[in-house]
Amino acid sequence: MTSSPRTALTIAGSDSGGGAGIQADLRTFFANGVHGMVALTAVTVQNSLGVQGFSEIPVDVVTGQIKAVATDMGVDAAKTGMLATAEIINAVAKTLDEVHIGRNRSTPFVVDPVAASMTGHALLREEALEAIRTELFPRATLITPNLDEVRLLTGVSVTGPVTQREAAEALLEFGSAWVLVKGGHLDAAQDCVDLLTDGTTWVELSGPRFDTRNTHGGGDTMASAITSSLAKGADVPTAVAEGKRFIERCVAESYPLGAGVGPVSPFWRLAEA
Ligand SMILES: Nc1ncnc2c1ncn2[C@@H]1O[C@H](COP(=O)(O)OP(=O)(O)OP(=O)(O)O)[C@@H](O)[C@H]1O
Ligand SMILES: Cc1ncc(CO)c(N)n1
Repeated sequence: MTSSPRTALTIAGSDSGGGAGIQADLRTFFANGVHGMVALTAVTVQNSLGVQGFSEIPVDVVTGQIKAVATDMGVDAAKTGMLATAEIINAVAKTLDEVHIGRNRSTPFVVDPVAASMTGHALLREEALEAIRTELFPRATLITPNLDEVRLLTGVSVTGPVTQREAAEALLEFGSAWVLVKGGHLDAAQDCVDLLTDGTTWVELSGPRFDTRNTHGGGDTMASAITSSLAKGADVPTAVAEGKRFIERCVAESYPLGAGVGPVSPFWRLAEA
């Protein structure tokens, strides 16, 4: 009999194009040797050109999925992606407490505060932003906003290292243990620098910027790679460093698909296995 792998749960939406959302999360968990589980929150109608619409899953079905896997199979780490509405966010927060997932609980919890697709289409109803701040961030081990989400959440426009630090400090006020301010959307001429902090430790994760437009699913892939490492027992700085190395390679090997933005790719992991 073989031993069971560690487990990770994604609470997120489906991308019909397969590049982002739960599809990106599950293949990232797989590529990192972790058994992936899902609480589906919404179904998007989406391709490389953008999101044409979405429909959310009934709240009791979302929370039912979380309880079903947590009480039977066990969750070593969890993450959120698209949550769609304040109603879903509030119910998810309450359910996570019940199954002991979150920063003051036994299970690490990563919040990727997905607000819009990279093509600018809303994936979160407007009133839900406040629920992310007040219900999810205080429960999070780590939050991973991109620069657009940072602006929506804090009002800070990040243009370089000074404002990136300012934004991280503002985000910590919402109560997560750690904050990762991703720099993927910074000046195209510069390296990709992400900033990680818990208010005491400050880590700059710097890497080359690859010249590609095919970065669909990059944020989801990075957050699930971090969640995979946390599920395997890594501490937050180690998990984020591993996530950064993983996403870098996935961006380097991304491919065109459709007439718009193609997906980042974890296929290289298969070749290495
Ligand atoms: N062109 C690139 N080359 C190398 N690394 C990149 C590139 N673009 C983004 N990254 C890295 O990918 C990770 C995700 O960052 P980004 O800020 O793009 O997230 P995001 O906007 O949430 O992603 P998404 O495109 O899924 O919305 C970060 O570590 C960032 O530094
Ligand atoms: C379902 C879904 N989740 C997240 C994102 C953000 O990448 C997306 N485009 N679609």
